[in-house]
Amino acid sequence: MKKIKLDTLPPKGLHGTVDIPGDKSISHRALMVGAISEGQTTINHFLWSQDCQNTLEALRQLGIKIEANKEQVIVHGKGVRGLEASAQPLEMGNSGTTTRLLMGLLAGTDFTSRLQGDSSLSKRPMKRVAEPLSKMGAQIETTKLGTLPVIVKGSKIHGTKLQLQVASAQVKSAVIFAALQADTPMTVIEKLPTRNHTELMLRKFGADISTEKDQKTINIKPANRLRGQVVNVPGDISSAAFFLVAATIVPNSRITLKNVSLNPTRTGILNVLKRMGANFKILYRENNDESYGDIEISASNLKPVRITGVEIPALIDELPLVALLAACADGKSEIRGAAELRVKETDRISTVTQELSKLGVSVTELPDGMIIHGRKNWKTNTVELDSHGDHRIGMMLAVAALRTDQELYLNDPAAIAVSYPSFFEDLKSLLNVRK
Ligand SMILES: O=C(O)C1=C[C@@H](OP(=O)(O)O)[C@@H](O)[C@H](O)C1
Ligand SMILES: C=C(OP(=O)(O)O)C(=O)O
Repeated sequence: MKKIKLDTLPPKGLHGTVDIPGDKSISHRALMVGAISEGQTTINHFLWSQDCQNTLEALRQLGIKIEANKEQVIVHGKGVRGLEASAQPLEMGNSGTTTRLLMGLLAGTDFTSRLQGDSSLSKRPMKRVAEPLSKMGAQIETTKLGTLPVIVKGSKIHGTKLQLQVASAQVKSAVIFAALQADTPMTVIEKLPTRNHTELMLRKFGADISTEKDQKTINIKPANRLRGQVVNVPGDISSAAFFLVAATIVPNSRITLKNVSLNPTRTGILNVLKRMGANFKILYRENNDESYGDIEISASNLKPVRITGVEIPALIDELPLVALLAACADGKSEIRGAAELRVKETDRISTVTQELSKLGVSVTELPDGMIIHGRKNWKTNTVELDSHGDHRIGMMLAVAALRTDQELYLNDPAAIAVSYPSFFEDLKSLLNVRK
């Protein structure tokens, strides 16, 4: 397993501008919705990462023609019932989003599909999708443990009223995709509101889908026809978050992040940064179906924070970074209601606790979160940090290293390509600007 030397405390801080790569959630959905629409869908600023490439290749296996170059992806959609059986199993790699959304998309077809993934994905729960879909008439087999490989036997789908048991945009999106192929309308009620990219995108493509005032109840009518569109993917706030946090915790920093998604179902990290006393402003904002803008942020001292339940979905992937912010704040912080972290690429409560502890941070693991006692300087004898094969843990540790002046190495940095292949290049660009 390869390891790399991490950059440590830059005396003059981080400076410069990063144009944030495309949003992962929106890139997956643009491919899938494009595939079941009629005509051409053009995707600009698509995220070329391993996870999104898994979605692209799976759709090709399902008979969809996709032309792709670095600048643009063109999907030649075949309509709501246009997918075709794949002779080979569909390879999901490390991507939970690809797997769970495809389960919904394949539920109402007239063929059988087999979905398989890497060793991390093969441990993650899939019954949470199979169960609600089976209430709509889907036939889905998982292993006894409820994991991959999954067999989806396409069948007749009925709309019904479903209350979801987990707050998960992936589960919600699978149900919505299946509902498009149903014979009657569908209502899905979320446990807590989660990211709404599927709903926004389907509306753009012409589906009859509406969200009630509570932000948790979604009504979907079966779709006969969706029409291909141009999708401009904003930058991923989950990727921008690494630099938002880096600029905050590294003294003397001031950076600008361009083209960052500002969809309110994703901006929980900005609310937390504000409460902790971070110093940022939104320089420019474009209010679209998917809003985005530029953010300027500079270093600041931090206050501790307490995060619970309803706030979690809007910053679920940023929680390892919130733990790092807490480690730099002055006092005791608490993250609760975040048990979902245990079923990500790694058990992120456990991996964050292990790795931050190595750096000398006082972290106590809770069943659904962490208690972190932050302080200005950490004391450590560790030299080797580990991504545990989890992209977000790897990037969080690369940011944490910037707070210390010690020699540090990161094991398995390759995992980062799952969501942000140019992460180290972008980080280096902020370290190399002279001030
Ligand atoms: O729908 C999506 O695109 C995602 C939803 C979240 O997962 P859950 O739905 O499991 O919370 C998130 O962690 C993941 O990175 C992407
Ligand atoms: C959890 C993540 O992704 P997925 O569920 O798609 O693997 C993530 O990107 O942090």
